[in-house]
Amino acid sequence: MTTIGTPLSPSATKVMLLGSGELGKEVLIALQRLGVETMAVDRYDHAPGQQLAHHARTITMSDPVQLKALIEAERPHLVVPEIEAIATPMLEELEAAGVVRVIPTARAARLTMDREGIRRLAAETLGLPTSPYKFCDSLAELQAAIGGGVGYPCVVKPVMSSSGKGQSKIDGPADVQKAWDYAMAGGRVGPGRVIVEGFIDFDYEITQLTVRALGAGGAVETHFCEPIGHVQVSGDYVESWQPHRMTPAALAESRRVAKAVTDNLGGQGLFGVELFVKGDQVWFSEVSPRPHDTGMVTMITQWQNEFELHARAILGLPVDTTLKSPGASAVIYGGLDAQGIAFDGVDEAMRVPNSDIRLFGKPESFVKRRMGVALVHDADVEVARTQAKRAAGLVKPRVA
Ligand SMILES: Nc1ncnc2c1ncn2[C@@H]1O[C@H](COP(=O)(O)OP(=O)(O)OP(=O)(O)O)[C@@H](O)[C@H]1O
Ligand SMILES: NCC(=O)N[C@@H]1O[C@H](COP(=O)([O-])[O-])[C@@H](O)[C@H]1O
Ligand SMILES: [Mg+2]
Repeated sequence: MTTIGTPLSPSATKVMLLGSGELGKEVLIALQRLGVETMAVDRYDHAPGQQLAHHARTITMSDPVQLKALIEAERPHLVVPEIEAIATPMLEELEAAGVVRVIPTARAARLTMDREGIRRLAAETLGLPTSPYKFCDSLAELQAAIGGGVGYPCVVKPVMSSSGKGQSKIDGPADVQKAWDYAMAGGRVGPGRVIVEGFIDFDYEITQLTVRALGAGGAVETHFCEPIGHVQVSGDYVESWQPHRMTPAALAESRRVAKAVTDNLGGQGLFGVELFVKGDQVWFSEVSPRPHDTGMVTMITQWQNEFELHARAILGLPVDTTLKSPGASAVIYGGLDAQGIAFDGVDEAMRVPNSDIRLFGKPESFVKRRMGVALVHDADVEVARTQAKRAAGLVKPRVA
């Protein structure tokens, strides 16, 4: 049985988000609608989720000492990681000591914190199909890995990074040094380790949102959303749509892979399983044990969007992954480096039929920082894609 208390009272159900960007902001909104007391934690002040949570804290989440001190002082019922770069071994310690429950589990947060834990689990433990790969600690090791079997073309990524930061494709020997230097500059924290992966010449890629939620009998059940297609530029998502048409065999294989990975990670919550597809062949790429950026499209396509599904699943509530309408999302970038920018044309963007606009409220803009998203629903996914890109383009960021 799930019981929810009253926020800001002794009975409160308290949830702490570690990371409070655009994805965490929507999880916080979903939790607040259910009467949960929320705390938003991030590395900088006025992060999107901090602007609306009951409480806001700014710490270095990759520092185990700071993380432990905060969790012990606040004693939330649930800790919900929203980014990778967290001191996850400390979360495992606190979970093992019975101090807190981590979503979906502290082990899942640790395994997905860098590319090595999850890749070795998927490929070596679970035997799932992935690109060929090697982990390297130096330029010499990278050259040896490519020469020793990974081959060209290949992709180099810092083991700890997201949204394509530090990632580049290598087409031949002339690109290797540049890719290594770029990865060293782009990693979020930690040592200079990279993964080099053989390049998969896929037909398309999808995110298979997968929810582990309690059923009526109290056992965890797995629910799948319709597949989300997306386009990435330099490793970062620029548009997504749902549903993405797939052959029955490719869809079945995608869900087999998604279930194998999420069963192993365990716990309750929503996962974004990233898959490459060519014909009926499917490769596992990576998984977020939390809502996924490409899944922002579900804010306009599902009765319960991915953030509501996550909130419900972690609280032990029932979920419904039914599609409401096909639709699409397109990213609104900052386009400039400045603090406190303004967005012109939001009205024009919203005049695009069946559209909606979300501005995340990030205090500082960078040229390639994601500042908002345009959403469009339409019975025809291709129309939705075109219109979402049009709506995103009508929003004009400028210095205020
Ligand atoms: N081995 C590969 N072969 C072909 N394309 C790849 C490969 N690895 C990555 N990509 C492309 O780069 C994109 C980003 O890669 P990946 O998901 O590993 O990076 P990321 O930094 O974790 O991104 P995010 O945090 O947004 O998920 C993929 O969605 C895909 O388009
Ligand atoms: N692919 C991962 C992803 O989309 N994560 C989302 O981006 C935020 C960081 O944005 P920032 O880099 O602009 O601060 C994170 O907090 C999360 O919401
Ligand atoms: Mg990815």
